Amino acid sequence: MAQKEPINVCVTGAAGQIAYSLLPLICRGNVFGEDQPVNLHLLDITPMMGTVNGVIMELSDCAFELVNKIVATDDPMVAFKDCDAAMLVGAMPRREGMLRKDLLEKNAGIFKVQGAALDKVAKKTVRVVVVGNPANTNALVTSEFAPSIPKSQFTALTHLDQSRARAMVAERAGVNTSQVKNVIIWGNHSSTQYPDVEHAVIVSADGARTSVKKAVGDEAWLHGDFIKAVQTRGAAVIKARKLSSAMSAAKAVADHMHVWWHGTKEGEFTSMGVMTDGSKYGINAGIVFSMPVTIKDGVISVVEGLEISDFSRDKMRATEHELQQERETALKIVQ
Ligand SMILES: NC(=O)c1ccc[n+]([C@@H]2O[C@H](COP(=O)([O-])OP(=O)(O)OC[C@H]3O[C@@H](n4cnc5c(N)ncnc54)[C@H](O)[C@@H]3O)[C@@H](O)[C@H]2O)c1
Repeated sequence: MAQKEPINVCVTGAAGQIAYSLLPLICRGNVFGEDQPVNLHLLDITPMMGTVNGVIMELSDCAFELVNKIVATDDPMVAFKDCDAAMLVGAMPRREGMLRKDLLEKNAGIFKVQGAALDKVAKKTVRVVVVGNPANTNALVTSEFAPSIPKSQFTALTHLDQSRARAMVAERAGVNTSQVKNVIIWGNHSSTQYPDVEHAVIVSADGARTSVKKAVGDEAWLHGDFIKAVQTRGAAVIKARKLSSAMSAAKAVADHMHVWWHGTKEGEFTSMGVMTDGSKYGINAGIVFSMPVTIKDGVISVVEGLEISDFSRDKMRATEHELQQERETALKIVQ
């Protein structure tokens, strides 16, 4: 029997498809550790509570050892009560013909309410990852309405983009995905994101490191089709599956929170959307921009001093520009 005190973990959008793949990872110990019991707080909207109850029936039937208690609710004030970790997956989905601006409009209101609830009832140390799209700007709105919680506690998911980029590089170089390290996702979780392999390496079994540039040996591909393929991978999955990425998104959320909980390995970094302060890589303050980070004892630090080529600089500017526009639109909506 596990010995540690349970932690409170909130998953929003609990009736949705990402949550369906994410909850077993949490309950098996793949996120917070195999000796860490959890109290699950499951939030969804009122019409979905029947489905949430079905999910709870299945969780119960899984007989997970680490699950101490499950709370199902449609009230963010209940869901975020004393939370140690919050995975904000639930959002209004993008429907056909909907512009990104319309999506922003629908979701800014949701994340305003959730930010205010986190502010009132969550632990001040709560670690928040926003998954629901547009994830970066939703994270910004959430933190704006939770002023008593440090900005460093709010992140946006770009780990899925990072995993996609690593997998594509691995396939091209003929190695296992796990050997590809230090791929960076800069900027927005959108088609302007910049997957950057200029600092990425392939690590062989004996620890030798080869730059991805050298291992792949095709700069035209790395600067062209590769970037495009990562940027549009979500759409490609929808086309093939007739549903958006869920298993891979859930795995990425789990990995994002796992690395936040347990730290990055020596010599490695990971990417996540973090609040900018204007002092890193010339990116303006006040947006949630994906950056390379290291993590120790739960503290996220942006990797500093990486050389940025002119090619990279241009790509970073484009995604920064989009995030600044999203910020303006979202903050106007919620004022
Ligand atoms: N950042 C990323 O890498 C990434 C990757 C994949 C998907 N996503 C996004 O994640 C989100 C969830 O995807 P999904 O496939 O699970 O969608 P889904 O439609 O299957 O589930 C979403 C759930 O959220 C719920 N919801 C809506 N409004 C809510 C609110 N105010 N509070 C609580 N719950 C609410 C819905 O009722 C639904 O059960 C979408 O916005 C999707 O675009 C992000």
